[in-house]
Amino acid sequence: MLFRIVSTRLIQNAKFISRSFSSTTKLNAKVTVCGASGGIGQPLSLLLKLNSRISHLALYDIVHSPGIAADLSHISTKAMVTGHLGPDQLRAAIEGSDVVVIPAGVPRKPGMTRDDLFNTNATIVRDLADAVAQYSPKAIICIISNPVNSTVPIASEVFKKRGTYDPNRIFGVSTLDVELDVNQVNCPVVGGHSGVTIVPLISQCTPPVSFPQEDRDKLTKRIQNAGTEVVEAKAGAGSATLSMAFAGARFTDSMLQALAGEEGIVECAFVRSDETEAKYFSTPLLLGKNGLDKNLGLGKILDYELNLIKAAMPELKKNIQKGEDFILKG
Ligand SMILES: NC(=O)c1ccc[n+]([C@@H]2O[C@H](COP(=O)([O-])OP(=O)(O)OC[C@H]3O[C@@H](n4cnc5c(N)ncnc54)[C@H](O)[C@@H]3O)[C@@H](O)[C@H]2O)c1
Ligand SMILES: O=C(O)C[C@H](O)C(=O)O
Repeated sequence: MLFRIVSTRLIQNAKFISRSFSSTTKLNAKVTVCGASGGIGQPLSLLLKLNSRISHLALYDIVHSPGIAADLSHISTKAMVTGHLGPDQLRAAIEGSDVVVIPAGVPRKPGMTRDDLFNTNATIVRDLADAVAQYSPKAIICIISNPVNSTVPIASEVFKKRGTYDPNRIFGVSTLDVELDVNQVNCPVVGGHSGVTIVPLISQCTPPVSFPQEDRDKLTKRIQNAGTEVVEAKAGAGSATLSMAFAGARFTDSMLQALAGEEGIVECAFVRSDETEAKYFSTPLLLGKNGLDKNLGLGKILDYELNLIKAAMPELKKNIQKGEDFILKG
């Protein structure tokens, strides 16, 4: 059990690394990282600088971004790196972007829920999403900033206000919950991205695994608590950064592959959804040239997993409503 949790937070996927170093599908994408100077932003930007599908990497933050950009530009890979500091330079960072990744905002300290970050991060994500909606409305947005259950609805409402909303282009990155192991073990994790709203579908693991019910229950709770374990271990110094950077780089690479026309690219992410009674929900998604191509839905699940989804609904719906209200009534 420990193996699964440990490897969940340390995503190591040799296939991802090799495919992003030397892609066969050509794409000269501009990717913008908003929050590029942070604990996630810096290693994420480093990994993206190594991605041969990217020709322009734009780094935006309210601190230090020119320095981070100068540093990364000394790595001899294809992508040109530009640094953009503060709101006056946000437009230049975003204009012409194919993919905008957002890890901007504060992380948790021990004892906090992701929802406790709402007051600070809602405004940050609102303003960044508004810039994307104006200056690069066709870009794919990958939102890492918590609480993801609310920041994705916030971005969606901002785009609606600007008249540029396309639900197939706004993703909450829940990749960190999903990937399990170096040896290609994969388990879809559906629902949202906090506590009980994180629902691992252990019955759909590949290769298949089988557990007594008691162990299945323990493992499920441990996966739901995996982010909190890191927050506690970091003891006030933040939440997962390096594993999230890898997860974010992997999700971005999958998106770039799909945009370049590769077929069969599937990732779980938190998106506008009709799969359950929650308006936004994470499930396996087939990605395509325009972002979300087809929602692959929940598939066949156990009654135990169905009950987890039912238990997630009140909190998930509350988080979503809170995000929508922030824009609609704010
Ligand atoms: N989705 C996930 O699975 C997942 C995993 C880990 C962390 N997170 C979340 O990611 C976020 C970032 O975490 P971190 O550890 O990198 O935090 P951090 O504090 O190390 O970095 C955040 C960065 O955002 C920047 N920033 C703040 N306001 C900004 C603005 N208006 N515009 C642009 N940049 C701005 C800061 O200057 C800083 O560089 C947090 O909200 C955290 O909860 C999500
Ligand atoms: O736990 C956190 O606050 C950060 C992130 O959501 C995670 O799952 O690691």
